[in-house]
Amino acid sequence: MMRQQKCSSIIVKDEDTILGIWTEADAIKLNFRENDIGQQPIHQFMTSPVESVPSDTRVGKVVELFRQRGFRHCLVNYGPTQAPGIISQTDITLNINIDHFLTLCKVKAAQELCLTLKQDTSFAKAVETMRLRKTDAAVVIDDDLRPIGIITQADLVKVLADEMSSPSLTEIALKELVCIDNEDTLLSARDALMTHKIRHLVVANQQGRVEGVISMRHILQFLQMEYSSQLEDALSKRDEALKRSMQDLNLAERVFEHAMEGIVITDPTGEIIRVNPAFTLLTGYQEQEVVGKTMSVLASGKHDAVFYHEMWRQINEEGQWSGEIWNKRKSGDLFLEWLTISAVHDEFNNVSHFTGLFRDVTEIRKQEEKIRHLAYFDELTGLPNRRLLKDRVSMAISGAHRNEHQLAVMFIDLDQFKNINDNFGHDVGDQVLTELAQRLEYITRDEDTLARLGGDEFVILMPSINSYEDVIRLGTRINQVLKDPFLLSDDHNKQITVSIGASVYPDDGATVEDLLKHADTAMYSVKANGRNGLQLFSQEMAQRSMQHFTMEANLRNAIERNELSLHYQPKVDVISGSMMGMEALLRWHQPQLGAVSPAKFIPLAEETGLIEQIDQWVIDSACAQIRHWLEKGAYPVPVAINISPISLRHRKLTRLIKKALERHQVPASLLQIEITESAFIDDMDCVIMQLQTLKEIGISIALDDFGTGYSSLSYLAKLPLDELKIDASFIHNVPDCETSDTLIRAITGIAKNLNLKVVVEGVETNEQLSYVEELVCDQVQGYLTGRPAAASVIETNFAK
Ligand SMILES: Nc1nc2c(ncn2[C@@H]2O[C@H](COP(=O)(O)O[C@H]3[C@@H](O)[C@H](n4cnc5c(=O)[nH]c(N)nc54)O[C@@H]3COP(=O)(O)O)[C@@H](O)[C@H]2O)c(=O)[nH]1
Repeated sequence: MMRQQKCSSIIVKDEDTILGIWTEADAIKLNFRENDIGQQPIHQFMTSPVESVPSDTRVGKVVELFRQRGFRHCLVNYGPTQAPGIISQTDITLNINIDHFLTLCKVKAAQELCLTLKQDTSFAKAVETMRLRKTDAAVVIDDDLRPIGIITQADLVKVLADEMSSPSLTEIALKELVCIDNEDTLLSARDALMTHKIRHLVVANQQGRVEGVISMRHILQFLQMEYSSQLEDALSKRDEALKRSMQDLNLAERVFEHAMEGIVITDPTGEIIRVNPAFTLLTGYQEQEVVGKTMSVLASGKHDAVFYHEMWRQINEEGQWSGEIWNKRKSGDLFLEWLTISAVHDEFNNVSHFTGLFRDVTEIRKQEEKIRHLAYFDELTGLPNRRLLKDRVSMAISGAHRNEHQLAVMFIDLDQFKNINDNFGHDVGDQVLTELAQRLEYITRDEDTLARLGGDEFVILMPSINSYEDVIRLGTRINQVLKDPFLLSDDHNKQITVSIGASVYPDDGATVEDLLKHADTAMYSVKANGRNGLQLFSQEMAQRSMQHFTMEANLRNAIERNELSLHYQPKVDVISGSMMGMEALLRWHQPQLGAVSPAKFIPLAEETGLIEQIDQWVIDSACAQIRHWLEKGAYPVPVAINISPISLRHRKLTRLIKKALERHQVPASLLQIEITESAFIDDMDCVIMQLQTLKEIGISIALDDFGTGYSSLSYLAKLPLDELKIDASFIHNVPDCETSDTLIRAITGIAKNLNLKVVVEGVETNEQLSYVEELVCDQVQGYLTGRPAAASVIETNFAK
C-alpha cells in the first residue's frame, strides 16, 4: 500500500479512532526470518499512540519534537471536523526556506557514518544488523570494499510487499547509488536527493572511499542542531538581557530609595507621580501630600515668571535644565537647591516623564559666602582685612590721582597689648580688640575704611582729605574715644592708648605698599618716643627706619657672631673711695656699624623680642666672669646686671638666674639685679613675686634710674629692694638747680627711711662728688670714679 501510494507512513485507525502509525522505520522491527511475516497484524509493529501537534504549532517546535523522540513523522490535528495530516522530516527539509543556510554548510558537517554490508550477507542478518545499529540505511559493498548498492527501510517494505523470501542483498539494492563528495554543500546534497527521488546519498571522500551516508533526516537533524544552538544562544542572550534589566531596575529602585538627593518624577503634564524619601526629608512633604500636584507646591515666590519661562524653554528645547532655585519647605522655610530637570522620552520620542533631582545647597552657599567673607574680612572684628584694605587703598589712589586730591593712611597700634594678652588671657585680648574696633568705627566716616591687619594693628584709610589737619583731627577723635577705660576683668579697668602713624598721598608715597610702610614707620617712631601719640611720616623717618631694619637684622646674629661683650663700671663708696660693686654694661661691636650704643639696640631688642635672649646671655656671661675673678683670687664685689622689664615678666627668669649661678658656682650674694620703674607698670604682682624669689636666694636688688619714671612712691615699700640708684640727670644739674637738689634730698630721705642703700649715678666732676659727699649717700657711679671698661681693665681696680 505504501509503495502504491508512494508514501512513507500509514495511519492505523479503528473507525474514526487513530490507533497508531506504521512507517518505513517500523519495517525494521519485523522478523524477516519468519515465513508468514506479511500476514502479521500491523498493530503489533505500529507506533502507538501517535504523536500529534495542533496545526498552528511552529515548525521549530515540530523539529524539536522529532529530535527528542527520534520520530520522522508526526500527526497534524486540524480539529474534530477535519481529517488529520502527517508532517515528515522530508516535508520540513523541503519546505522551509533555508537554501542560503544550506549553501554555507558542507556535507561532512551533517553526514553519518554508515553501516556497510558485504554483498553476500543474508537479508535477515542485514535487517537484524540495521535494527541493532538503529540505522535506516546500509551500503552494500563488493569484495574490494567498493559500494555497489544501498539498502534502505523503503527496500524492506518492498521485500514485504513483493513477499520475497530471503532475497540476496544485490537483489534488493537496486536503487540508483548516488555518491556525493563530503566537501559539497548541503544544498547540493538536498537537491541530489530530490532530483534522484532517493532517500540516501553515499558520501565518498576525494579518493572515492565510502565515508558515510546522508539523508533528509541527517540534513534536518543538522539544521535542528544549528537551530537549537542558535535558539539557545538567542534565549540565553534574552535571559541575560532580562536579568540585566531586572538588576538595573532593582538598582534604579534602590538608588531612588536611598539617594541623598531629592528625586521627583512627574507625568508629561508636570503632575507628580512619585517622590523619594530624600524629597520628604528635604521638603517636609510626604509622598501622598504631593502626588497629583505640580512642583509649584514648592514655589518660594522668589523667582518671577520670566525665570520659569526660560527654565521650561530650555527643558523643551534641550531636554534638560540645571540651576539654583529657591524653594519652600512645608514648614515655610526657604531653601536654595541645585535642581536638574530632565525630560524622559518614550520609544516614539514623546515626553513620557520629567524627572527632577535636587539637593539643598543653602548651607554650602552660606559656607562659600563665609569663605569669601573670610578672604576679605577679619574674623574677630568683622572689619576689612589687609587684602581688602589694599584693594581700597589702590582704588583710593586712582581716585585721588584722577581728582587731584590727597588721601591719608593711618596706622594704629595698641600700646602694650602684649601685656593685656599675657596677664589677662587671649579672650580678654580679643575683647579689647573687638571693642577698640567698635570705638574706631564709631568715629570714622562712611567713606573711610577701618581695617584690621592682624594682632593689634588697625589702619584707617581716608580716601579724600583736604589737608594734614584732617589727619590730626581724626587722631584727636581717636584719643577721645579711648578716654574711657576698657573693662579687662570684673575688678580691672584699664585705659588703653594707641600709637598712630600717618602717611599722605602723594607726598609720602604713590603706591599702596609705600603708603602703608611709611604710616607704619611713623607709628614706630611714636612707639620709640614713648608711645601714645600721632606722628606724620617724614623722609628722615624713612632713613631711620632703614637703619632700624639693618640693625635688627644684624642684632639677630650678634650672639652667634660673638659681637657682644660686657664692660664693667665701678660703684665706689662715697667715704672710703673703695670699689663696692660693679655694673655690667652691655657692648655691641658690629663690624660694619662699629660700636652700637645699648641705648639704641636695647629698645630695638625689646621691640623685636630679642631681649630675652640677650638678657640670658648677659646673665650667663656675668656669672662666668665672676667665677673667673673668683678663681684668680680677686677681691669679690657684687656685679649688677640690668634686666629688661620684658624678661622680668616671665617666670622663667628666676630659674635661668639660679641655673647660671649653679653652672658657674657663683654665690648669689655676688650678683645684683638692676631693674627700672617701668617693670612695674603692667604686672606689678608678678614682678614682686619674681624679685622675692631672687631675694630669697640671696641676690640683691637695685632700682635703677629712680626719679625718671612714674615715681609712684607707694610701690617702693612693697618691693624687696636693697638699693636705690638716683638717675644721672639729677646730679648733672646740681648744685645750681634747686629742683634737682630738692629732689635728690627727698629721694635720699625716702631711701634712708626705707633702709635702702643710695647710689648716685653719673658723677662726672669733683664738684658733683663733693655735693654727694654732703648728702647721706652710700655710693657713687660715674665717669669720675671709673668709666665702664673691659673686664681685663677693671681688674686693676680690685687692688685699690
Ligand atoms: N637690659 C639691659 N640694659 C642695658 C645693659 N647694658 C646697658 N644697658 C642699658 O643701656 C642704656 C645705656 O647704657 P650705656 O650706654 O652702657 O650707658 C651706661 C653708662 O655708660 C652711662 N654712664 C655711667 N656713668 C656716666 C657718667 O658719668 N656720665 C654719663 N654721661 N654717662 C654715664 O650710664 C649708663 C648706665 O645707666 P644705668 O643702667 O641706668 O645705670 C642704659 O639704660 C643701660 O641700663 C644690659 O646688659 N641689659
